[in-house]
Formats: sequence, structure tokens, C-alpha cells
Amino acid sequence: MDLFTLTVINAFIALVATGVLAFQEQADRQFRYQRYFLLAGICMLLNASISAIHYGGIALPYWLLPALSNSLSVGANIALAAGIHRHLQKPGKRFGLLLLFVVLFLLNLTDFARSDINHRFYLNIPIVLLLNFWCIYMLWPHRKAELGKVYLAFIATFGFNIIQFAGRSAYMALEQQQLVSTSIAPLVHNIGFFALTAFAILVFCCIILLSHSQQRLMLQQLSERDALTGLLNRRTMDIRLSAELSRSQRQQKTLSFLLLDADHFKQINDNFGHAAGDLALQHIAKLADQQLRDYDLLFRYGGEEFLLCLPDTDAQTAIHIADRLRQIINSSPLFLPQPYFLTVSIGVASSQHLDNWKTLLQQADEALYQAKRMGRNQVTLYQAA
Ligand SMILES: Nc1nc2c(ncn2[C@@H]2O[C@H](COP(=O)(O)OP(=O)(O)OP(=O)(O)O)[C@@H](O)[C@H]2O)c(=O)[nH]1
Repeated sequence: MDLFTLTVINAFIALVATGVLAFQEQADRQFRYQRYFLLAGICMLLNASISAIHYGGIALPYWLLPALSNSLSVGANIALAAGIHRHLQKPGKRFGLLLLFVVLFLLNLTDFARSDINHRFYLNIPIVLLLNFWCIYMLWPHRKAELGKVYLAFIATFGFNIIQFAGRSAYMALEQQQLVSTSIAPLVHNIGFFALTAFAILVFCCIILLSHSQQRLMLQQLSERDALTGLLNRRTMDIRLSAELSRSQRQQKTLSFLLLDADHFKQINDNFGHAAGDLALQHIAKLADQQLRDYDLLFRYGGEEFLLCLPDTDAQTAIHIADRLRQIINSSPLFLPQPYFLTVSIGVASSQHLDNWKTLLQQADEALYQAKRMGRNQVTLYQAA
């Protein structure tokens, strides 16, 4: 296939991708990183269009092709890195990346860059490689997060780009030293073109995947989480607790429930206002969450009631955890703005042989009732009559 056809195909792909990205950026305005990905699409589109005009037989000034065209190619990688930086909410400004684009364009106008195509290649490629490595470096620690699979797809795509550029650089270095035949140069050039197109398509797929996965995750969180505390809500209890109960039975482990209720909570609302009551609930949720292991579950069960599900935890350990939590809550002041010390009562129930989590919850509720009756600010274990 001749270079004109290839560049026209590239331009067409970039046009479609940029159109979709523009539409997506408008539709999901809450994901502000999308504008950087749109910018990457625009860079690719401009670059492909300039190249298509050039290979179509129209002579272009040097500053447009190759100087601006090369800079746009790197610019797309700069915008991708900025998008990932923004998506991961990394601190720091992205202004430096814009500066990098301008500096690169100016460097492409120098006599050094003008004199030899290899000079331009060695000027631009290290920056692309560095940007791609930086993206991988940013994404790698999040590979096990909820969007981890999408990040791995991005990592693979950037890895692919690094390999193809490294391969081409190696070929050019060997060619310069006349260690490889120059007759395969057009083939290498064509492969490079295809590789760039493949990179653009892959990265585009990753961006779409990221946006859809993040939307799905947001919807899932909205339906599963309590808006005030961010904890799992009551709706999710049946699925989560049934699964936990059957796992405990299968492994013949003891499952414990802690039912925690803030004491005299009504007084906070009455004395300090409803907003202060909301703050108090967030305060308890945060402290409880900090105490949990990865596989424990924490629900906002009702108004000022929280349920903690502790797998593989016997009654004695559960009492110990509950009492530690009670003390932590009691000794961590809530600033309203004057320090206010909350107390909580906790009912504990443990079992190895239950068919229904609701029975265990009922037992924890009875224990909580006892704790309230005995004066509050204490932990009580359910004892079968
Ligand atoms: N601010 C705020 N208050 C809430 C929320 N949900 C429930 N409440 C309040 O929590 C209070 C619970 O009061 P009660 O059930 O009488 O319990 P209590 O005052 O904690 O008394 P004991 O549990 O017996 O110690 C009520 O005043 C509810 O309005 C909420 O989301 N935000």
C-alpha cells in the first residue's frame, strides 16, 4: 500500500476516533480527564491530515511538515500522559507538558533537526518513550484497583508502542552503521506506519473502555453505597452477608456480627443541629472503617446503627475488637466545633452453625438491646437463653 493511502486511512481513523472522543467528552463532563484524551485525538488527526496532504503531492513548508507534524505526534503522547495524570488525580500542574510541546516544536525547527531525518527521529523518540514509560509508571501501582484491568490494557498498549519505537530506533542505528540492508527501509517504514495506526486504535479502545468502566463503577457505587458515609448500604446486605455466611460454613469458621448504635444520638441533633448529627455519623463510620481488615464488611444498617461482619472471628476476638472500637470512638473527639465525645453501644453475636445471617443479626440486636439497658457505652455478647 502506498504512503498516501496509508496516511488517508490514518486520517480517517483519527477523524472517527476524535469525533467519538468529542462526543464522549460532552456526554461525561464529570470525567474532566477526557478533554486531554480528546486533545490527543486532535493531535493525531492534525498529524495524519498534514501527512496525507504531503503524500498527496502538495509541497508543504518545513515548519508544517515535518516540524509541526512530528511535534503533534509527540503531542498526542503528551496529551495521553496528561489525561492519565488527571484521571489518577495526581498532584501537580500539567502546564509543564504544554511547555514541553512548544519546546519540542522549536527544537524541530533548529538546523540540527533540519539537517537529517535521523536527527529528528532521535530528538522526538526518546520523549515519546519517556512519556510512555511515565504512563506505565503511573498506572502500574493501580493495576489491582477496581479499574485495574483497564489500566493493564493501557500498560500493554504503551508497552507495545515502546517496543515498536525501540525496534525502529535499533534498525535505524544499524542502518547508519551499514550493518543492515537499506533495501528493507521502505518495509520498515510501512511497518512503522501500521504500528502507529495500531497504537492509535488500541489507545482509543482503552480510553472508551476506561470511560465505560468508570461509569459502571460509579453506578454500582451509587446503588451499593450510603450517600452520607460511603459505607455499604442496607440493600447490599442480603447478597454480601449470604455469601459470607456460606463461605464461613464451607470453611467451618466462626462468623461474628457487631451491631453498633450511637448513644443518645437524638441529643446531638437536638443540641447541635442535623448537620452536626451527619458529621457524627461520618466520624463513627470513618473510625470503624479504619479498624477493619480488608475482608471485613461494614454497613450502615439504619439511621445511627452500623453493622460489622467479621469473618473467621470467634466470640472472644469479636468482643475484643468491639471494645477497642468503642474506646477509640469514645476517645476521638468530634469537633462541633467544641470537642464532643461520642459513646456507642455494641451487641456481639458469633456462630459457626447458622443457616441464615438474619438470625445472627437478630442475636446481635438482642445483645445491643442488653448493652443499652445496662447503661450504654459498653459491649455485650449474645448469650442463648
Ligand atoms: N443527623 C442525622 N440524624 C439521623 C440520621 N438518621 C437517623 N438520625 C437520628 O438519629 C436519632 C436516633 O434517635 P433514637 O432512636 O431515639 O436513639 P438515641 O437518641 O441514639 O438513643 P439510644 O439509641 O437509646 O441511645 C433520631 O433523632 C434520628 O432523627 C441521619 O442520617 N442524620
